[in-house]
Amino acid sequence: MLSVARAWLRQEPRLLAVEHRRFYHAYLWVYLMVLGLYVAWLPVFMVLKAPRLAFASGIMVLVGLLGVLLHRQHHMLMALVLVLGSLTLMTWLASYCFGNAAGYEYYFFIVMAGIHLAPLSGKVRVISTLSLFVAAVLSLMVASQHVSDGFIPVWIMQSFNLFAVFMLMVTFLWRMLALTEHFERQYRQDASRDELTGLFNRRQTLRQAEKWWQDAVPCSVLMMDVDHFKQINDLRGHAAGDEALRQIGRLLNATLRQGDRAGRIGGEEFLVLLPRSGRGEAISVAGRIRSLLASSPPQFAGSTVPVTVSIGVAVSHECESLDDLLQLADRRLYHAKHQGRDRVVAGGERQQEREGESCSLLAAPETARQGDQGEPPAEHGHFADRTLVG
Ligand SMILES: Nc1nc2c(ncn2[C@@H]2O[C@H](COP(=O)(O)OP(=O)(O)OP(=O)(O)O)[C@@H](O)[C@H]2O)c(=O)[nH]1
Repeated sequence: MLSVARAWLRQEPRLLAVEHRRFYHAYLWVYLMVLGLYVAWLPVFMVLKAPRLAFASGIMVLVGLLGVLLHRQHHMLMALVLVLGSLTLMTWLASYCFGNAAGYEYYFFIVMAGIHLAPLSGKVRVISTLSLFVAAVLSLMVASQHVSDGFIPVWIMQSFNLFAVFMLMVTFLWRMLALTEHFERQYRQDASRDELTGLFNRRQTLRQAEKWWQDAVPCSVLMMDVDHFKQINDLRGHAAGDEALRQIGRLLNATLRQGDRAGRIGGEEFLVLLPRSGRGEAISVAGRIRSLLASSPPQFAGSTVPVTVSIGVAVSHECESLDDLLQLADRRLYHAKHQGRDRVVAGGERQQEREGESCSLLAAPETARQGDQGEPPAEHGHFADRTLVG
């Protein structure tokens, strides 16, 4: 029962705008605390022989409940007016009945915080603050100087109210701060991640490459593109294509070392950054990715989706700038595609350029055999070493 209520409260209303999420979660807590306060006040006012205030508390419990319901149903402004209005009224009545030394006037600060932490316009804030100030001054004017209830000394009442106000204020500020941090972290993560694969997105991957380049960290890059991906989409559906990309992302994460970075920089294009790795290491990582894809191809709806990739490898010491490095890896990827796909190219393009498009001298024997760029890869599941190094 309790867990159902908790789940119901925690679940955000649908279509809640991003900027209102913090408001929703923080105020829900505060409304629940105010509701708890009304419930606690009910017997206290009975003991203090203030049946009218106890009755008012009973009404406020219902008003508080309505406020929580409205807030949960996305009528957050209405809930705000209702809860803060009811708290102002109760504060006013209690101050009037028990005098201005019993500590009820402190609750005006909670209302003030409630007004100023809510996403209200400047005009509304100013008007609400002035109205609240007038209400507070009036309550002090009409309240008696000192009222003793006969049962509880005034200082105890004051201490209780001070404690309640402290708790409300601390909860309010703590929740606001915790939620702000939580959402900021989430937004930062959303902004740096690719939603489909969970890998870094293009911007974050390039930013990392830029950082390593500026710090003069020697680095190898793998520019990787899925072969004939359009055919996967066309033959098996977009969902199968998405799932294949997701599983490639998982495979990359599982293959790479702790400090390496893998990002999805285009539809079916990935960039892998290998800091402090030379060409040999980069080629072996690329080979590992190919062999893993061959031995454990993506699965979708109970069937295998055979996938191969072409990879261009470049090493930082080959280039003068990061742009050059990425372009070199891209050119090598292009050559890998051109030579029949499903292979790694880590050099040789200059010689190839000199020799025009005939690259038979540089290509591995399988390359020369396959040669046909338009055909989908024929030997899924069989990993052949197709690495071209200049
Ligand atoms: N399912 C899915 N498809 C995507 C996504 N992003 C891009 N694509 C598709 O990927 C396909 C890429 O096609 P092409 O650029 O022709 O490349 P290809 O078919 O892989 O051929 P080659 O790269 O030459 O081997 C297009 O059909 C895009 O619609 C995505 O996030 N999900």
